[in-house]
Amino acid sequence: MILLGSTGSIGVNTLNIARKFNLKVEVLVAGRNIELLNQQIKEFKPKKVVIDREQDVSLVNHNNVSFGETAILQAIEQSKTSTVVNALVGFLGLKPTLKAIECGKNIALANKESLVVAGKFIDQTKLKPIDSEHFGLWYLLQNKKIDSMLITASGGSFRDYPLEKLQNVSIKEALAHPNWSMGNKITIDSATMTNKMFELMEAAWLFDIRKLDAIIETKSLIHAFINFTDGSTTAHIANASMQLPIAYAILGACDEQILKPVDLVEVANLEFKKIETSRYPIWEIKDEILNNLDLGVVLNAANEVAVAKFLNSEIGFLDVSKITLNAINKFNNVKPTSIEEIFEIDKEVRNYCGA
Ligand SMILES: NC(=O)C1=CN([C@@H]2O[C@H](COP(=O)(O)OP(=O)(O)OC[C@H]3O[C@@H](n4cnc5c(N)ncnc54)[C@H](OP(=O)(O)O)[C@@H]3O)[C@@H](O)[C@H]2O)C=CC1
Ligand SMILES: CC(=O)[C@@H](O)[C@H](O)COP(=O)(O)O
Ligand SMILES: [Mn+2]
Repeated sequence: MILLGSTGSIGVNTLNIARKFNLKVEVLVAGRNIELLNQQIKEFKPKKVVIDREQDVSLVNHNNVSFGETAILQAIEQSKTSTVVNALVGFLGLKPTLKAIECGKNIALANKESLVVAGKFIDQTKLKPIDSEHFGLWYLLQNKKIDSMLITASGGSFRDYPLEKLQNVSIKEALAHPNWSMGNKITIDSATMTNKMFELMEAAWLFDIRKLDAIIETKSLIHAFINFTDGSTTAHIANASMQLPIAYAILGACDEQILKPVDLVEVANLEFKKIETSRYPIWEIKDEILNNLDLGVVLNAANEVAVAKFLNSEIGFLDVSKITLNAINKFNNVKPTSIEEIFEIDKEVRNYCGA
């Protein structure tokens, strides 16, 4: 496989699956965590390595190292391997997804931003999502008439925090997710509920359905529900680990045990809550977004700028949602008709948001 984002949370979990199933790793792509990358090179012996910055090349223990976005695209083009795992974070992941499609590769897609911003230009024929909720929905699909789909949210770092203190929370507090160990950007997206908005859009593209919603399930043990027209509901239950979705996205099917099953007696009880706009202002635009998926590129660009500013101590936590809502308000007429326009709109929104 080609693994993009090997040093991140999904990347490391992907290598755990590669180790367990003896899968070949031909290319490793990472950013700036060269220490971890060198450990991965030692164990998985890739033929090629790509990193973010030229200045780090000499620190990498490999004789075939290149750097930068173009090198990532070249590595995909030149490799004979048929599977690309895209675990890059943010808009940066879009071009590699498009390149992998162009090259006819199978794509295990963790980079949900690719679908959020450009779902209508992405050929899904060879694409499998790596996202716990969408894996859950896929797992539950049966030959029965579906009424609606429901995914769960943990509620993020501030689920139980006093509302009046939200503006002054620290970065450290915002990065303390209650249930999942993930990269910084998605952890903030989870705290603002933007991650769930992304996931509704992701589900809309993947399953071609608009009757979609999300609720909070505080333990992240149930990931998805399907409501059937006959009035029955099925739920996907699994412990909170990305290894199961990753294994299925890469292997297609899997009968070996990947996770310990959930012990319901030990769990004892589950708690469900509504997603309130007072705590998660972004939820005000849920219907607008689901009725107009073209807004994904706006939502994503504004959110990436805002999250970066928050993580750089330039703005407060509540300002993240304010910036994204303001951008949606300003750019609510976008109608991209080509992938090139996606890149143009992304740039324009970033400028507007003060990137
Ligand atoms: N973590 C999770 O459980 C889940 C994640 N996702 C999605 O998966 C994607 C990855 O998330 P996650 O693993 O948490 O993110 P992380 O931040 O943990 O990892 C991101 C990876 O991308 C690499 N990277 C960043 N910038 C560059 C660059 N310019 N060039 C090359 N590599 C780069 C990082 O390298 P380095 O660290 O070396 O700088 C790292 O390997 C996101 O789209 C997220 O929304 C979806 C569902 C669950
Ligand atoms: C593990 C995974 O799939 C994440 O996308 C997760 O859903 C994030 O947690 P939240 O439910 O808090 O957004
Ligand atoms: Mn998810």
